[in-house]
Amino acid sequence: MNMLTDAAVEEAVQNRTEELPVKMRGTKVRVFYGEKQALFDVDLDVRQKQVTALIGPSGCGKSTFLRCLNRMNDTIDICRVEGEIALDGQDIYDPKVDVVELRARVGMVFQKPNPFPKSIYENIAYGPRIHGLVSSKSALDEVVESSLQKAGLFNEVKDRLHEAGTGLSGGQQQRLCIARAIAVSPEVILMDEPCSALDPIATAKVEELIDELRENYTIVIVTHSMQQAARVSQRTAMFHLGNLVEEGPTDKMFTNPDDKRTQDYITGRFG
Ligand SMILES: Nc1ncnc2c1ncn2[C@@H]1O[C@H](COP(=O)(O)OP(=O)(O)OP(=O)(O)O)[C@@H](O)[C@H]1O
Repeated sequence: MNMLTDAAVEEAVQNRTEELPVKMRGTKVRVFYGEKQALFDVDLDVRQKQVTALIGPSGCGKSTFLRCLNRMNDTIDICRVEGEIALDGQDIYDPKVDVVELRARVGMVFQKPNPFPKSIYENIAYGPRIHGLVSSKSALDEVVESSLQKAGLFNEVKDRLHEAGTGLSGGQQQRLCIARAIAVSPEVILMDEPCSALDPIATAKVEELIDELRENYTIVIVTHSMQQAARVSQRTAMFHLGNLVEEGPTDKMFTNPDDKRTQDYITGRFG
């Protein structure tokens, strides 16, 4: 694995002069739902502190691959995952891995905002509390505030932290869910069509937020919107019928892809 010092990573993030190190690596990933195979030998690297977009027509396996990255597929009884997925070089499917801890390191934001039916404060405080990340009420208050700040939501909710999270607008709820993921200090954030339930203004805010978050987090996003992939990602991976068609810098994927299926998909010929 390509190891760089923090300073070198910082420089590469700023200048994009060299390839960033690999944060997660999928090797020959195969996924089955019962008898049906949904992914075929997918090899895909996710680079540190970049946004990787997963695109492709409906049913091609984008969400399935995303869910492999924090073992969310474990929650689906009939689902079986083969191959290897590594986080910082460590196999996350190793039986010794604590899945709860893994999902704190690799957080997830879903298509439909899903705040807990509790206060805004409690939505954020829950994770740090169960993971034992804070030792006092004041430390917890700080985590809640800084997570909401990082999610660009603090100013909008600071006077009603003890009101229900479900009372917020859809876009605010989605930023609350992002704040909830951030609160446990993840390294990677997975987003499964995070804007599909949002209006254009709320979508723009979440996209802006994703762009800011990539300074500190590695992000993988599934999206049906080509415009969104082009706006927020630095790398794009194209899936088709359970196969990874190609992967590369987003600029290249959208202007000069190697594979005709990518060209056809991004120009709206299928999907
Ligand atoms: N829980 C499940 N049980 C059975 N089959 C499933 C399940 N989830 C997904 N599949 C199947 O796996 C394949 C890939 O689905 P997946 O949801 O990963 O695709 P996708 O590219 O994310 O699609 P979409 O863009 O429509 O969300 C599809 O054929 C789908 O029907």
